[in-house]
Amino acid sequence: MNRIYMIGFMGCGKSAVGRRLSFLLKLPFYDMDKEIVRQTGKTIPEIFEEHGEEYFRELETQFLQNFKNDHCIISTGGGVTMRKANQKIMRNTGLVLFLDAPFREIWRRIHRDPNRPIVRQSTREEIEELHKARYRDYKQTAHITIRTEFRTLRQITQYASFQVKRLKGE
Ligand SMILES: Nc1ncnc2c1ncn2[C@@H]1O[C@H](COP(=O)(O)OP(=O)(O)OP(=O)(O)O)[C@@H](O)[C@H]1O
Ligand SMILES: O=C(O)C1=C[C@@H](O)[C@@H](O)[C@H](O)C1
Ligand SMILES: [Mg+2]
Repeated sequence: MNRIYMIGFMGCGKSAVGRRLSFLLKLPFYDMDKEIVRQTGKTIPEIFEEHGEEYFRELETQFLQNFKNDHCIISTGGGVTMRKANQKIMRNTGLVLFLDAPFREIWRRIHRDPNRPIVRQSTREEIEELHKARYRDYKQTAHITIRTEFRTLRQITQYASFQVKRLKGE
């Protein structure tokens, strides 16, 4: 399959860049978190509170296994690479693009957001540890890594488009 997956930590720019890339490449855009909210009829904090994180992780895997659309851009949840099975599905069904943003910038963007159960329950130090712990999985899963520091959304999108076309041999 021919998808483009945007991966990376919360707030790294997956949705913002994914949306712009979808205009540029004329591909439909999907947000995994939003699809899960739509399918379950519950918000992400509700899913975490009522069923726990492991259940949410299972929903993510099910989404990746069952989603039928090809030729599209999918912005994933920040924890999607925690499962090896998810890493494998993404690499086997498309190009994986990691947006590597510095932690202080990520923290600035996410720390006040009430819709992020993991952030709500943790200190800055704990979230920084989580960012560190996940970093290797993002890098290993990605076909393309883009460092976002000092780059505008427009520059990141242009660079992403260039790399996608190069890897597809276009
Ligand atoms: N390179 C950038 N320059 C300036 N603003 C940016 C950049 N990347 C992202 N942003 C802004 O940071 C915020 C978070 O970005 P976005 O929502 O795209 O992240 P995300 O990875 O989709 O996060 P999540 O899915 O965890 O909510 C948005 O307001 C976005 O416009
Ligand atoms: O980083 C994470 O573990 C998460 C990121 C969000 O996109 C959501 O998928 C959820 O809040 C969990
Ligand atoms: Mg997003």
